[in-house]
Amino acid sequence: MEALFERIQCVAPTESSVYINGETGTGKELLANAIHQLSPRKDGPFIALNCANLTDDLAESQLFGHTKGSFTGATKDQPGFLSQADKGTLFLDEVVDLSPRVQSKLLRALQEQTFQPLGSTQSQTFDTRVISAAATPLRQAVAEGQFREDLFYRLNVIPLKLPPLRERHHDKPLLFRHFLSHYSAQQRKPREWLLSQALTDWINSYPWPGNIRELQNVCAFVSSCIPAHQLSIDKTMLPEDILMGDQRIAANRQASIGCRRPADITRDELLAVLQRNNGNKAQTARQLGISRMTLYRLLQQMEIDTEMTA
Ligand SMILES: Nc1ncnc2c1ncn2[C@@H]1O[C@H](COP(=O)(O)OP(=O)(O)OP(=O)(O)O)[C@@H](O)[C@H]1O
Repeated sequence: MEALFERIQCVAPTESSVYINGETGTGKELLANAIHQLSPRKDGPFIALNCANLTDDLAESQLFGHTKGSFTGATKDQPGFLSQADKGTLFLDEVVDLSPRVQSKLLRALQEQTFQPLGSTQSQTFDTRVISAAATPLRQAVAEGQFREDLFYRLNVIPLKLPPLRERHHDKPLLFRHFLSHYSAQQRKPREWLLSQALTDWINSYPWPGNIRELQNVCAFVSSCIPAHQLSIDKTMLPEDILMGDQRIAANRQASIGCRRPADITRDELLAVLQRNNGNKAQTARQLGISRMTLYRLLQQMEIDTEMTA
């Protein structure tokens, strides 16, 4: 992440288009805003438009604006985001979802620095930096025929990649503490917590499919559940659906262990599990995911004296 922060220091002052690729909740909009704040345009507006699930008419109207009477319900002239973000930055989230028709209009607008609002014959100029983003790498969207190649070259001048939270090992505990402290302060609760080892391990190993947004929600939940004077937090305070998901993962892990072939079990492993269970064969077999009969056979083959391991 440090390399990324260094990169945006260099990228921000330029006028180049930036494309941010990252899963949902990784902080694409936050990063786009940071680039805007570090740019000479910082005193201008930062406007975000989510391009997912927009009909063509709505996308065009949002981008380029419309005049009164240009379609049913257009009761007044409405400027589009391209001109509302004049002297500032327009952030187009999920840009790959724009239809070919809207992509071609956007391309023309960016090439000519002018556009016509819906229902108007008058061209408008604009001075807006475009930062766009999506969960798909833009080059891949082009290869799959979903995105125009010429627009790709306009938008992808500086490509940035935001890694998913599960790969940001250093950030996970820091962000957890940051959000916990943030929400606790809001509720006038203590801001420094002792996190149990089980909770810390869970924070580090959970895959965080919703990325930072999910982590933020978990912290909001946990902080709302902690009694005002409690100073330590354990895994049991996590939301129930997450704990149940965790149990499912554990059950799957157990099931996959259950599928192990006895031939994969080494003598050292068997000895370690046996010792951990004080020689208890039923428990050892269960933990190794094999039947008791198989355990007896392995003990015999490996010439292990169970009396010695008890
Ligand atoms: N580094 C960070 N530090 C603190 N908060 C962060 C950080 N990155 C993201 N967030 C927070 O996580 C949430 C999700 O961020 P953001 O909306 O920027 O993600 P996104 O990738 O644009 O999501 P989506 O693709 O779903 O729109 C926001 O509440 C944001 O403030």
